[in-house]
Amino acid sequence: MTVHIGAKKGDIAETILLPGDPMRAKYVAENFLENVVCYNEVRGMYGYTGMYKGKRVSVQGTGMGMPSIGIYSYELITEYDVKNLIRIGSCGSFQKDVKVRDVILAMSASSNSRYDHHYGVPGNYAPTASFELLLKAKQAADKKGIDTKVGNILSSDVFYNDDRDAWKKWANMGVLAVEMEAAALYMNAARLGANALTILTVSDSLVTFEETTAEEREKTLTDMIEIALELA
Ligand SMILES: O=P(O)(O)O[C@H]1O[C@H](CO)[C@@H](O)[C@H]1O
Ligand SMILES: O=c1cc[nH]c(=O)[nH]1
Repeated sequence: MTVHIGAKKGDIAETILLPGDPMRAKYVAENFLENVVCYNEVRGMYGYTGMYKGKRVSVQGTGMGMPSIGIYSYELITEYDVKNLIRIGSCGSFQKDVKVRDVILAMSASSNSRYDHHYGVPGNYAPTASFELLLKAKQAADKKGIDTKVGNILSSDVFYNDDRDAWKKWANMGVLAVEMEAAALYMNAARLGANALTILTVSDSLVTFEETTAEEREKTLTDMIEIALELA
């Protein structure tokens, strides 16, 4: 057991899917995995281990924001020997050609956070996905006929930005979309010797103000979940 995860050593698979929402973890466990065991209920941050196409895989909520995924990813890697951490999240699009329901593979994660400062690097660290996981995810998506956008995203510390137009500066730099966890996940994985990738489904657009309905979100999350599960 760790401070935030009530599992025993060995209860968690080498590869884990990490949605922000613990109810999404439950949804994945109930709809995609076989022989499922729930290993964590601490703080309602459900964690499950089961089988997908004969391979052992776990799925657990991380909560919202970098401090929260920072805690869970640290404990998963250092205490449970998790090797592959794949975030499956939602995001807001910054680009006209990145539409709601599209799937993004986050090659890198820019940030407005100061999370990187605690590592003490003498400059700015560039949080980057594992190339191996990224390549495997792209190949799995192509094989399934799922179109993906691959590129840089923004991990933001704020959902409700006081400056309503701040996102446009990131958009001008070609950043695809905004979410709130990938940069911290990539940095922890780099520091602790694990592999990480973030896969996102666009839930809303800051460009067109379009949003997905609950039903649409369920359908498109399926694409993202199936890509992530192929990485087990
Ligand atoms: O859908 P999840 O994975 O929670 O991701 C996005 O949704 C939350 C904000 O609504 C933030 O956690 C953001 O990163
Ligand atoms: O962080 C997020 C997630 C979804 N949509 C947004 O606009 N921001």
